[in-house]
Amino acid sequence: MAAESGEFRAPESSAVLTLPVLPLDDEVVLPGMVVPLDLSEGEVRAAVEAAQAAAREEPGKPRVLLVPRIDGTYASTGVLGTVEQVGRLSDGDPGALIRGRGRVRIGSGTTGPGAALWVEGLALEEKVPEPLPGAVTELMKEYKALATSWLKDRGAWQVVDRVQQIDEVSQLADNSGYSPFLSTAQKVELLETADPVERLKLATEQLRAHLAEQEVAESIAKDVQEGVDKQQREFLLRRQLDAVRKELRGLNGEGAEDESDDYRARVESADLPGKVREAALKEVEKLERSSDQSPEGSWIRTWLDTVLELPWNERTEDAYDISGARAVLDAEHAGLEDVKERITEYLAVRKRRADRGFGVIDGGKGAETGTGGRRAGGAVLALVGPPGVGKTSLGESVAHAMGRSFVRVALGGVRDEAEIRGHRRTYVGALPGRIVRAIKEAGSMNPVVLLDEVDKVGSDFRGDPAAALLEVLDPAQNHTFRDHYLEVELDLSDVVFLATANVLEAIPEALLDRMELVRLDGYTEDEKVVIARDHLLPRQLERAGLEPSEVEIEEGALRKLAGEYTREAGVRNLERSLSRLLRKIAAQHELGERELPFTVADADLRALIGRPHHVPESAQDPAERRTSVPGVATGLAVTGAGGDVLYVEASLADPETGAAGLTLTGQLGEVMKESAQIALSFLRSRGAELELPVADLKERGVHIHFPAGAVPKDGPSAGVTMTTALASLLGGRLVRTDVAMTGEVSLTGRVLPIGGVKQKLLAAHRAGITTVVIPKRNEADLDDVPAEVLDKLDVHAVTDVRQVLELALEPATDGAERIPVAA
Ligand SMILES: Nc1ncnc2c1ncn2[C@@H]1O[C@H](COP(=O)(O)OP(=O)(O)OP(=O)(O)O)[C@@H](O)[C@H]1O
Repeated sequence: MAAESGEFRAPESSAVLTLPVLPLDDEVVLPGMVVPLDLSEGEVRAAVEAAQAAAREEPGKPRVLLVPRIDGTYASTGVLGTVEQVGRLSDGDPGALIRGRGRVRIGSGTTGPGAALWVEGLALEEKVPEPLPGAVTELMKEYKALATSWLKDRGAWQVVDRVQQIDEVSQLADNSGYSPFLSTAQKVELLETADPVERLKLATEQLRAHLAEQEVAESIAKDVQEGVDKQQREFLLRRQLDAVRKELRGLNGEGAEDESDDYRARVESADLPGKVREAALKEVEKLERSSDQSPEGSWIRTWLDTVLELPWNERTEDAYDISGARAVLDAEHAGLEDVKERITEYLAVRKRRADRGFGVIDGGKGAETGTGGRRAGGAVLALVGPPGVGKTSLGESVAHAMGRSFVRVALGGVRDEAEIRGHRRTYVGALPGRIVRAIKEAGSMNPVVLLDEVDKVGSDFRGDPAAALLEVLDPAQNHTFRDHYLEVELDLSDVVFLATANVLEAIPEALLDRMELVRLDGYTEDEKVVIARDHLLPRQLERAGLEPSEVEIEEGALRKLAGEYTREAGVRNLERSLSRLLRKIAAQHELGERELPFTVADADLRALIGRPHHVPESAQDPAERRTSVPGVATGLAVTGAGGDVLYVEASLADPETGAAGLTLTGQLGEVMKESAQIALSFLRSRGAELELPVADLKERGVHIHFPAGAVPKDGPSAGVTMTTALASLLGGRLVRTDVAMTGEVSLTGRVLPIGGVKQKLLAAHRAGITTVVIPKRNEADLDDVPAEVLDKLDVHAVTDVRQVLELALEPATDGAERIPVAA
């Protein structure tokens, strides 16, 4: 393949040549190549004969122009070829041996002897820089190395030698014309690239690409082969392993099935989604490879157990009979009309959405996956209210009403994200998170899950559980919930989430945004009596092993239990008192001290469970009352336990012994401290109008205290109470015992609206208060207060703190110490 182009090209470079065209169909001859051509081909023969005829006129070998032709189109460049020999080809056909000489740019057509097509062409110069730049030498080396590696693989050692000996750039590049892997188009590209260095670059590129392609193809082929080998080997090894295991079991006298086989069979027969099965089988394989004692084995078994226990394709059928659902709610809870109504609406909306195919409700997979908007029935219902008002048990009723299973997830005190989302499996003692555990416990993929006490999740360095909860509640994300431990996706889109909280303000903002709030503010005494009679008593009788016919409790006794033995918004302590009472009766009966049946009257309570703890302030001996000295006023507040009455005490320090200024105690929050400042400033500026000796405030320190100091308090709603306590102190007038108040006070004495009116009024009523002062702008909230409570309260809606003082302060009693000295 060594070319002899040099001697020929030089004299003719840049010269115009007139030559007969020899078309090459799907074939390319580059300078330096020697090729045999079949003369039985008409066009080939015509060209060779024409060349021979012309050669008779002038010295030298007959010359043709070899031009590649693809799909009938000629390339723009051809190669000058000399006819070296004419004779017979190996198959006996007439043929000619032609040598490619140099590139010729094809020009216009012309005439000549014979039947061939004649053209004029311009012989192209091979311009190689002299001396060769280093980069070109490097390129040549690279080309040679690549060509050698390709040729060696095919055992073409002689060709390797020849290629290594070529020291001319263009010759080396044209050597590629022999490459069987290049397409005709690629070869034409080489032909048409006149610049030798560019051509060599192109040839190197082509060669490199081919080698890379080849490498990939080879590695695929190898992988396929290896895969087959590996499968065979694995099959054999497994057979051997089985044999060894059998042998071992025989030795140990065990007949039990092999454990991993067991897992394999369990996974194979379990009803798992495809991806889960895949993941589980992978783990089974790992288990099979691990030794019985390895800790990894035990992790894998725990994981597999968890996966196998999850109810992947279990779904309960929803009961969508709305009136039936309402009946269930009514049967299980007394009162709570508005709450039940709200829940019924929620269920009805879910049903309608399900009927219209808007949401995944009854197991239909792949319906709505959260493309905007909330799914089925809207947001998560959050039941907010004080302890013991039945939030948890209502959640359970919702599940009964829908015919779904129910699980409660206690979130109180959860600070670690992993509690929700699980620990990674690499973690020692890793467990799935509470959501996964809840689903497992529920035994179906569409239970009602009650997230209890969402207001008590915290966050710290271990991540933010609220963020994980958000993902759980987000319809756009929860169909592919990923637990860190489980690692496979879990579809939570069919789960009905409910939440409970005591304090609205403590629910993390982002979660609150997803929730629709249903408030349970607490019960009136009448409601408590009904709940006790219809729900708590039957349950507690059963627990005490008593028949309903054996013990009856009169309504008066129930009322007393609710009013004097307990003081709470809910009924939890009431239920406890009942249980205590019934236990006592059961014990007495067993000891032969009491005959059954027995009817408990209110007068019996004292003997059975002792004295009541909560006697109303108004029922106390006047001298014992909290408000029996000036400077004490009764306020109303809302705490985590519902509404409550609280007493505000104020005192003035003796100028001789106490420092001036304001002292506040009782674990007050910032807002409450500010509202104490405001109360004081108001009295300083307007006290004189009220005929109060405000000059004293200048020299004497003021101390305001909120008893029950261990409970943190905050909010502006004690403004009126503090102002009243201070005014009572300065004016030496007592505050009426039967009056309680709530409201924010501005610097000018306006009374501004506050929250929690219903809870506060319920609390006032419980505590035996008869007159309540509220801000005028809260009047509308009275609609929420049960009528039986309103009937018993004298409610005054006021706009100015002076009205409060007028209502709440007793007339000054003669002889009373006007300004008591601090205790
Ligand atoms: N309206 C009601 N009718 C019947 N029973 C009720 C009613 N309200 C509460 N109960 C009963 O009172 C008890 C306490 O209720 P539950 O535990 O649901 O309260 P909770 O509001 O969830 O309290 P916490 O905030 O402490 O979790 C339960 O036994 C419940 O059945």
